Amino acid sequence: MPEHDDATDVPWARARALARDAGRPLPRLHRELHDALGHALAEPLTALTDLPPFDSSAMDGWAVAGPGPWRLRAGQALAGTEPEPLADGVAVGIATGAQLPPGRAAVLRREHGRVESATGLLVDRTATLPEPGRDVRKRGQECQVGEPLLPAGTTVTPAVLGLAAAAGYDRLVVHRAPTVELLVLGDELLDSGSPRGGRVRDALSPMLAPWLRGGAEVIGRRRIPDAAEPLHEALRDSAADVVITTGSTAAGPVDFLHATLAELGARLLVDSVAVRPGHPMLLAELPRAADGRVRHLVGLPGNPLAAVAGTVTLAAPLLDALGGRAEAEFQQATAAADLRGHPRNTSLVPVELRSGAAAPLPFGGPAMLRGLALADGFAAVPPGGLRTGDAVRVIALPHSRA
Ligand SMILES: Nc1nc2c(c(=O)[nH]1)N[C@H]1C(S)=C(S)[C@@H](COP(=O)(O)OP(=O)(O)OC[C@H]3O[C@@H](n4cnc5c(N)ncnc54)[C@H](O)[C@@H]3O)O[C@H]1N2
Ligand code: MOO
Repeated sequence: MPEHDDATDVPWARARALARDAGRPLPRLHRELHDALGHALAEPLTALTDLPPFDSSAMDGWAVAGPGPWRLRAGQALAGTEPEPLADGVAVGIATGAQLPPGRAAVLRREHGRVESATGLLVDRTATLPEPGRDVRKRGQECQVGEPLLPAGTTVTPAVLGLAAAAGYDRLVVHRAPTVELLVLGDELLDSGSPRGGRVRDALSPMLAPWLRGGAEVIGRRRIPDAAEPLHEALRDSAADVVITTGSTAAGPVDFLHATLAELGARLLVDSVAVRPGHPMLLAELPRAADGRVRHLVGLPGNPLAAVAGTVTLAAPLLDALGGRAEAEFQQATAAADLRGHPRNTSLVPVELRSGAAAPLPFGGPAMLRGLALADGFAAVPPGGLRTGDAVRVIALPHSRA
């Protein structure tokens, strides 16, 4: 079957592109700000107001008009009020953020002014005339109404929520986040305590679940026994847009994934990638959900670092595409040391980034997480490797949400 051959040992960049192309952005929806976190904007965020919306004081002090000394007007210009115009030679106390009186008012900081006890007049202790504009936040200096602030595809972070609120939004138009079910395979896995009796701790559930929550809605997470029937039922019945399995991708005696996908009539889009670690990772289109929705499966290898390689190679690009999220960009760096490569495959090496230099971390073997735990990302090392000082692309680890 030519389709199968094309899907085997896929070059790393092509595997990422295939995963991205497999997903079409999910429908758009209106979300209250507090429910929009983590979603991607479905349309650009444009300013609904000038920012700042009015000229305001950047400092506590006095608003002054014309040259001093100034007669003090009764009362204060406080934040949240609209002051009257000031006549020349008059000043009024003003708070940071308060709207300036209309006209050519300037601001004199509290520490630059003194009220003379004899005359009651305000004088400038620095003897420099406060120019109009100094210590003033001018209306529209950050943005003007209608100005584009962020492009569609931007992930709604806490900072984006703050900007959207400042710019006048109550609701945002975002894409629906893909739903994900995480199925962890392996009868040797323990959920608590120290490894014992030939068994090891499940290291993938605690790591993958928060990463997936960064770009998806995790609707289920469970362990599946190493047997064909439970895996078959779980894949057949899952309501998730994307089912993510861990383990069972290779050719071991209890590796049921390929056979189960074949039984279900799933279409393999990627069936191993020319990358180390993570070689046996796979991507398949599952039979549609009962309501007609397209469903995908990402099969991550069981070796923990290989599973993370599969997450950045296949799961993240697919989830980003479904969620309408802009493509993640590589960071450009230089190799801080020689980065050993595989003869034919891309190598993903956990690295630490310091001032633009990518230093490989020890303990980056396929079954290890010690290097990854200190890493800023994976260096994508082309076949043959790189020498110290060579340019290298670094792919960030997924965003996480607790
Ligand atoms: N004959 C071959 N054997 C293997 C090949 C191959 O091409 N031919 N590929 C190797 C590569 S590369 C990888 S990666 C692994 C992939 O294995 P599976 O995806 O089938 O995973 P398992 O066999 O279930 O487990 C492998 C390894 O990972 C541990 N594991 C599994 N799940 C977890 C978890 N949730 N937390 C921690 N550790 C986990 C498991 O105990 C095994 O040690 O296959 C190679 N073999
Ligand atoms: O390539 Mo496997 O993925 O050795 O770890």
